Amino acid sequence: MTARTEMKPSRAKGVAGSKSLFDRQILQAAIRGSFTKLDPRIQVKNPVMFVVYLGTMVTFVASIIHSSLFSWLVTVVLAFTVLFANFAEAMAEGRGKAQADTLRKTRTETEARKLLADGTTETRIRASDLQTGDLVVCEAGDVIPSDGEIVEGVASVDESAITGESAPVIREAGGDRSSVTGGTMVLSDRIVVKITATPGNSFLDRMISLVEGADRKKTPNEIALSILLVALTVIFVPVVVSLEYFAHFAHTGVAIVTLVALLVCLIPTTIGALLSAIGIAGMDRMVQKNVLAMSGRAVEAAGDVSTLLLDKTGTITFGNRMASRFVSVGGTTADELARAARLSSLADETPEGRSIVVLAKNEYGIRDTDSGTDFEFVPFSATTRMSGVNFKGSQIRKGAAEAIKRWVIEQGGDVPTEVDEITRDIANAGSTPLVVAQDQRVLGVIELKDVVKPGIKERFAELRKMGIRTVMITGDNPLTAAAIASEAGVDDYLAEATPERKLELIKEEQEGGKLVAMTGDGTNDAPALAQADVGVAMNSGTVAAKEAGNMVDLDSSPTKLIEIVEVGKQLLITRGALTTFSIANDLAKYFAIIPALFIAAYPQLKILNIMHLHSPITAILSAVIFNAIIIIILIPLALKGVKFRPAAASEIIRRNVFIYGVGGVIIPFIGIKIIDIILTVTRLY
Ligand SMILES: Nc1ncnc2c1ncn2[C@@H]1O[C@H](COP(=O)(O)OP(=O)(O)OP(=O)(O)O)[C@@H](O)[C@H]1O
Ligand SMILES: [K+]
Ligand SMILES: [Mg+2]
Repeated sequence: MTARTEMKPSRAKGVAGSKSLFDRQILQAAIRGSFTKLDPRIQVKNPVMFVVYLGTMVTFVASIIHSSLFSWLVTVVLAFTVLFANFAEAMAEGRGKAQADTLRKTRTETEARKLLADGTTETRIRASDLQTGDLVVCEAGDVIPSDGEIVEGVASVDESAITGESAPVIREAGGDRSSVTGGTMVLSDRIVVKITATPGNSFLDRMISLVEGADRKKTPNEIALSILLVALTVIFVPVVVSLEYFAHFAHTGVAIVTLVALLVCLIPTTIGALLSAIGIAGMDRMVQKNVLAMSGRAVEAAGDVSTLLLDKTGTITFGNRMASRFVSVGGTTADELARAARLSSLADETPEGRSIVVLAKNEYGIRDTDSGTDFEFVPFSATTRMSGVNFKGSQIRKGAAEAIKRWVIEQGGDVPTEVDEITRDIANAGSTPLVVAQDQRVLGVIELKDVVKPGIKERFAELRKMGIRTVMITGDNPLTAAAIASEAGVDDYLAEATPERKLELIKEEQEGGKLVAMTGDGTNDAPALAQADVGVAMNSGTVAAKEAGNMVDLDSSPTKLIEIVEVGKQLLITRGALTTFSIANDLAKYFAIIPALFIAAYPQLKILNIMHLHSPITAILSAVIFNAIIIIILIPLALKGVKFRPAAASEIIRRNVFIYGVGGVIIPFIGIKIIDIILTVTRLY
């Protein structure tokens, strides 16, 4: 069994299947949502639209007092403006809500086979009664009752309930693929899982509230933009009120309805109506890529990252480093080396450790159980870079060459020069050398083979085009690192990185406000994942890694970060484009309304009436109608995002400011004119 099943092409399909953007059920729910969102407690959260909301009430009251077709029409159009904004947000939320419903069905009540303290007796309890630290047994056909870490065994697991992907994945104790998710199903073998989730707070629970947008908060960028929009709104209120005075001087008596219409046209309603939909849709596009972003802030940061850090083993390479060869040194025989390597790996649950036991058995037929009570195993740690066993007064260690050499010298031994040659040759080939020593003596070297994932070089080239630097970080030696780095085509690499060093590197890269993204799967990646602005943990990784990051990639694909960056950039570009459009757009409405208001008093203003609108009344009506309709027209763009292709950010911004800025000025002129013609030919006015 290999881990290679986990490398799959990215799909458009998302969590628990996907629905089209304009699914009928979603549409119906969104229409309902447009009305339920009329609750003032919801409206007040969007200041720009709240002004329209209050404006509608004012014109409504005005229409009752001085009823006219004009005032009623304005009231209706303004009401629709508010409803359209609600509809945009409800549409954006729709797909997530539908997905949450599907996931809820997955969270059926399952039974857990809990292991009692003696370690062998099982009792059946409800999955919802499981506590953190409980041990449960799962065999072929069992649904894993809650999230946890495998402490014993290896199994193939069907994660389709969560990832929507039917190919089984391998989960095993010890390595960086040890975590399992509640709701997924064991297909073969038997594992013992230590529960890590507290009741009601499992991955599935969190995933449901996430796709549903239950606790969506405004991101810092969104807040900043909202403040700008509020400022633009606040500026126009006194402008419009002071017009009343001008109007008195001019003896035209501008009706309150007209003033409200003018205000609504001048404030940035287009972006005000679409802003939250754009943010929700960005999160949703992540989900469609099978990425769960824990915050909108992380999605935005992804659009701005300048450096991408990837760990080597499991991310750039397949990660199931397998012992492929024993090379003995000095007077040691190959058999002796294999025996010692095996002994030191008997309790080593990492993929490396297990593969050593397998190689010793397959190549040297060593299978006797050297069991005894005086075995003391030393587990692998990323800091010591070695593992081993103490028994019968003797010590065996295996690990990174530098670490073992230092250890042998500390024991008072010395290192034969051929060790350096052998490790260098292995490392230059991109494999990892593990040196084996017993007390003062180096016995030999184990070659661990690992393969660079195909297609990775091309993806890194794409990232470079977007101006993003890729850096590989690894605990491995510099030679292996260099060999893999050049094969994978990263821009830079850091070898012999301890967890502390990884963390430092991120902090260095972040200096000067640069944003750093990082993917990782191991417990030793956790501190770095937490420090990174975008920390993507692989779903296959350890629980610690998943808790530390702010995104989880359900596909555990190392190149997913490229798509994450694209979604982030698309979010920022879409928001920027529609903001530009919205503000440019208001300019045109200004030209439609101002001349209309004062033309009676100041006929000279006729020159401003460049649109040649039929009458002041049709001018104002056309402007408010356009103002409402443009929201509906832009909803698909807000939800799908502006088209994006890899290019430098500055180029993209220049192009979009041009398109949406110029478009934002021209389109309303045309739109308002057309509506004016329609109002005129239908003889409404
Ligand atoms: N089970 C093990 N026993 C002894 N030494 C090991 C074992 N696994 C790995 N090593 C050694 O320790 C080094 C550091 O391992 P670590 O997991 O920190 O990084 P890595 O897996 O090489 O790289 P990455 O950070 O990309 O995952 C390895 O390069 C290897 O030399
Ligand atoms: K407006
Ligand atoms: Mg590792």
